[in-house]
Amino acid sequence: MSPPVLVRPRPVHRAADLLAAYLPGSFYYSSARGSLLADGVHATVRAHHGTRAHAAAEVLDAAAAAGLVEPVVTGAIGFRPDSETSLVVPAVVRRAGAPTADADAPPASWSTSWSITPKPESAGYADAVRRALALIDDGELRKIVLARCLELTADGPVPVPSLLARLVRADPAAQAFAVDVSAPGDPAPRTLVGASPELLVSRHGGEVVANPLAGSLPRVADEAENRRRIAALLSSEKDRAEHAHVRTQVAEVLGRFCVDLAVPTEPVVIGTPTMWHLSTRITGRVANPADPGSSALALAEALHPTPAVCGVPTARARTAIADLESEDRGYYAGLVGWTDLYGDGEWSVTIRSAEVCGRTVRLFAGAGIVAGSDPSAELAETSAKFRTLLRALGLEGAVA
Ligand SMILES: C=C(O[C@H]1C=CC=C(C(=O)O)[C@@H]1O)C(=O)O
Repeated sequence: MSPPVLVRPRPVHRAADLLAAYLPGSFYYSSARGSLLADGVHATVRAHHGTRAHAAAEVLDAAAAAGLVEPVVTGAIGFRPDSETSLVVPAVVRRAGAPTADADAPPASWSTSWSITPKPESAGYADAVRRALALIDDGELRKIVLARCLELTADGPVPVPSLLARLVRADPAAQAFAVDVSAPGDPAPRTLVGASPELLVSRHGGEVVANPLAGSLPRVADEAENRRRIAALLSSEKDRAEHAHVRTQVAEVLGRFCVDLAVPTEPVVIGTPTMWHLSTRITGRVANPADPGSSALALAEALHPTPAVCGVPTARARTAIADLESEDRGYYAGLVGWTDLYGDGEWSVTIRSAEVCGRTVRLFAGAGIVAGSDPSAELAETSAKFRTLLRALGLEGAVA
C-alpha cells in the first residue's frame, strides 16, 4: 500500500536549467503544470497491456523500500496493445516549474540537406481515407483516425536536445517530451520527442483532469481568417460529431474511477502555434486514491486508445487502422508521461511527435474521419499537424 500524501516536495530547479540539462538518454517532460528531468535507471517496469499500472506500483514501492527518495515511473507506451513500451524508475529525478517562452532556443536548422519520403504518398493517404469512408457508409465504423508518416534523413546526426528546446520554446504550454526508446537492433540511440497539445489524463492529489481534443483546422498567419476558422470549427456539424465521440468515451471511462465528474457539453477552441482544435476539459476526483488501480497510469491505460487516435468502435477501428495504414505507428498515438509513488502523475497522447535515430526522423500525423470527411481536407490537416515538428527542424514549408 502506498503511503499517504502529507508534504509534497517543492520544485528546486529552474525550468530553463532542466531543459538545458537534457541529454539523449534522459527523460524530459514538461507542461503548463511543471517540468521533470530524469536520469539513470534504478529499475525497469516489465509488464504487458492492462497490467502496467500494478507492475509500476510494485516497482515504485520496492524502489521506496530500497531508499530511493520520491521514486517515479517515467516513459512511453506504444499505440498497439502489444507494441513497444519503455517504462523505468529513473535513478535521479529533478523537478521545476512550467517552462516559459523566453527559454533559450538554438538556431533553426543544423542540416544543409534533407531527404523527405512521405509514407504513403499523398494520393495513397487520400485513398485510405476514401476506403475508411466506405467502412463508415457500411455502418462498420462511426469514426477512425488515419495517420501517415514522413521519413526524413539529414546529412548528419539530428541533435535531439536542440530539437526539444525548439519545441518547448515554440509552445511552452504543450506537453513536451523526450524519451529514450532505444531497442535492440537500433543502429543508434532512438528518442521519442514531441510537443503534444493533448493531455490524456493528469492526477494530482486525487484531482483528475483529461483534455480530449478532436476536430481541427490549420492555424494561419492572418488573424481575421483565424477568427473565421474558430467560428467555423465551433459550428461545424462534422467536427462536433468527431469531437463528441472522444468526449463521450473519455467521460465514460473516467466515470468508472471518479466521483464529481464534470463534463462540459459544449467544446471550446484551443490554439497551438500551428492548429486550432475543439477541446473539452473534463475534471473529477478519484473515488479511491490509495488504490494502485486508480493511479494516473491506470487511468491512462484504461483511457487508451481514445477516439482521438483510434476510433469508434475501438476494436473495429484498430483492425481497420492495421489494414489501411502502411506504416507501423510505433510510439505514435500511444502515451507518454510519468506516475509517482502516490498514484499521481501526468500522461499525454503521443502526437505531434517523432522518433529520432541518428540521421533519421520518422514523424506521424493523423486525422479523424467521420461521415462527411473530405479526403483532401484530411490530407491538408495532416500536413498542418506535421508543422509542429517540421518548424522545430527548420523545415517548415518543405511538405505540401
Ligand atoms: C491524431 C492527431 O491529432 C488528434 C488530436 C487532435 C485533433 C485531431 C483531429 O482533429 O483529427 C486528432 O484526433 C495527430 O496530431 O496526429
